[in-house]
Amino acid sequence: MSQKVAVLGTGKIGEALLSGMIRSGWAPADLFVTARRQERAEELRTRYGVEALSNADAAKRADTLILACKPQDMAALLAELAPHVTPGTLLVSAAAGITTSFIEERLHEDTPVIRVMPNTPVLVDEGMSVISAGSHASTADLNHAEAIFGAVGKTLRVPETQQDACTALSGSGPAYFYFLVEAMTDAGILLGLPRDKAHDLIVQAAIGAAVMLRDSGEHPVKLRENVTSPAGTTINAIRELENHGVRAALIAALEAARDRSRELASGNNA
Ligand SMILES: NC(=O)C1=CN([C@@H]2O[C@H](COP(=O)(O)OP(=O)(O)OC[C@H]3O[C@@H](n4cnc5c(N)ncnc54)[C@H](O)[C@@H]3O)[C@@H](O)[C@H]2O)C=CC1
Ligand SMILES: O=C(O)[C@@H]1CCC=N1
Repeated sequence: MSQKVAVLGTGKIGEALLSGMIRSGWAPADLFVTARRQERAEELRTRYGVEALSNADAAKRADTLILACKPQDMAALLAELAPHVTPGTLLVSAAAGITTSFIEERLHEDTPVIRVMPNTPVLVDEGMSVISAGSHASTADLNHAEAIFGAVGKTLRVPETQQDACTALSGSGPAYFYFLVEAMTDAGILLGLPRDKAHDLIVQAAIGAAVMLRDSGEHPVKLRENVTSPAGTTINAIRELENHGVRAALIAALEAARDRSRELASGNNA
């Protein structure tokens, strides 16, 4: 019998995962979704040919439940699921900050739980999903979670103690690059370029740099040195970045994201 997987809370991440699983060969007949709004359930059913269920029915019928609601909605979702989750059902949470013990405590003993931190490039199959096992999850459960998230990018297993740091680096990571592109596009405009040209130039610089970082085998310092000619243009820019404390700002920013991830499981919704 095939494994049934239900995505509970099919927003940006849930839908990206669902579409990636189907693109990589999962049968829509083996996939379920749940959504709070009826129109959303209908939309997903039409778009992907999957069955839309209530959370309770998904808990009864699926072998794996992927929890893709916001961290702030997790306690309510678990309360709804708890009476219906059958023993042996695997729960996989994609919620930032929510620990496996937060989930385990709200379900009956021995429920296998896995925590995953994906990022939005799962939408284009270039995601990174960081995976950790809870107290009762087996290697087979980890392999299963890896197969699901591997459909939409790379995966990395880490001890759960590293998940908050990975959330700061990888889960939130794409946002920092978008922020830099936005800021550098503004710089292009200041220097007299039209917005669309400035945008295209910076995006292509980012793609080129990313591919070199991934494929050249060189350290980023070496790659930067290769761009930085003696008495050239780049060193003037680097001096300004250092003068403005951009390196320290990035370190502080990621530390703040890590701290917020730690806070989320405590139910701090502010
Ligand atoms: N957006 C991102 O870059 C990333 C998000 N995440 C995590 O993924 C989770 C989802 O994030 P997004 O997709 O961005 O949020 P989203 O707001 O787009 O999707 C969440 C969905 O859950 C639904 N939902 C909430 N409670 C529900 C319930 N009881 N039953 C059924 N559906 C319910 C909401 O209606 C919504 O459609 C969050 O926990 C977030 O921390 C993880 C990595 C990256
Ligand atoms: O900002 C957030 O809370 C989510 C988790 C990681 C990326 N986005």
